[in-house]
Amino acid sequence: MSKTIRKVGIVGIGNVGKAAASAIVHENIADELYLSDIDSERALGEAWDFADSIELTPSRTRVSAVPVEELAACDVILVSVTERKKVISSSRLELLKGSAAIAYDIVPKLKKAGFQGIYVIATNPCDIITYLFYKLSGLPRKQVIGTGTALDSMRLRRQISEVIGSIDPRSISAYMIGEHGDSQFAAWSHVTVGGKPFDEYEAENADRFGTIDRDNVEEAARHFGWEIHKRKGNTQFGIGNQLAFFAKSILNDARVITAASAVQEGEYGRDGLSIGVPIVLGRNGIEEIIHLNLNEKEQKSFNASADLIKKYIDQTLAEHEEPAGR
Ligand SMILES: NC(=O)C1=CN([C@@H]2O[C@H](COP(=O)(O)OP(=O)(O)OC[C@H]3O[C@@H](n4cnc5c(N)ncnc54)[C@H](O)[C@@H]3O)[C@@H](O)[C@H]2O)C=CC1
Ligand SMILES: CC(=O)C(=O)O
Repeated sequence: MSKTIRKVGIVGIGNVGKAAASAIVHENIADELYLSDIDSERALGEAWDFADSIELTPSRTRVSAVPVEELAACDVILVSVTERKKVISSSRLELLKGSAAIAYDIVPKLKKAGFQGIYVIATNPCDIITYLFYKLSGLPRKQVIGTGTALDSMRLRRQISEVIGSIDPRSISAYMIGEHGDSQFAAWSHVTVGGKPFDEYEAENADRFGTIDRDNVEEAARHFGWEIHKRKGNTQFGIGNQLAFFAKSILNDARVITAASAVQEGEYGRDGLSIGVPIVLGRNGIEEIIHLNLNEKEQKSFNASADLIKKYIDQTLAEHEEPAGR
């Protein structure tokens, strides 16, 4: 009986890469898991440490450490690289120069090695780096996906769940849209609880929780990463599990709807950038971009967020252009 071997690679085996690897092994998402890091000894140590744990997991995942070019045989590559020892103080954009330099290093190597699978990118600033991977890889846009506002949307659903009380976040549909950064915003016009529009749900339950301070809820979701960061110096388990979820959804052709950073070709009136919007995620990567009919205020926020991402993309592409005459 022949069986398709599910191959997942992770490049960047730091806090996030390790959390993603752990989720993949414990959820039996891949048959073969390849770890790659510029610190190859560290990647090998991590692979051996995972090998020690396999007997106690529900999987028989073979974990090995490889040079980045060898990830080309994978179905999915999860990207969690970042400039070594870089500490950020107030914005993910502080990582742009270092992350862009890494993209310009590893993507051409993987292209040359023939990678034809799907990239899922967590590296910050996520939307800009996702677009660079798209440009440098030459892959169709559906095969280059940023985690974008997926984690922020989970944070938003949890915040809503906490203020309305007693409803599981999984029964709430709500998205953070735009940049995985300070300009993201909640698409309140499309929040539903058990299928009921949020305005209606709130009005019917006013005796229980009054009127919700939406700005407060939204800001708490937008800022939650920093609250973790200032206490432990990084965030890893939310995004590590998110990366594993993306890999699982692709390999299982789940066609699940999630927020993600997707390259736009006219959707939401934009192109030449990647930005957080709801997508259908399946075997081919981005199967569909869901177009939310945003209200006027939300569309304004979307445009501002898109303008900011585009400014940094154009700046980064210009900086890496070959000087004229060479
Ligand atoms: N999108 C999201 O929601 C989130 C994104 N992140 C981002 O994920 C990235 C990783 O974060 P951490 O794991 O905490 O960082 P880390 O510093 O712990 O790990 C980064 C790893 O990348 C490796 N690396 C550096 N250059 C490389 C290269 N050229 N080739 C291969 N490996 C290379 C380093 O050796 C290191 O092991 C950061 O950009 C971070 O901001 C983190 C949390 C949430
Ligand atoms: C670090 C980061 O991007 C986050 O936790 O949202």
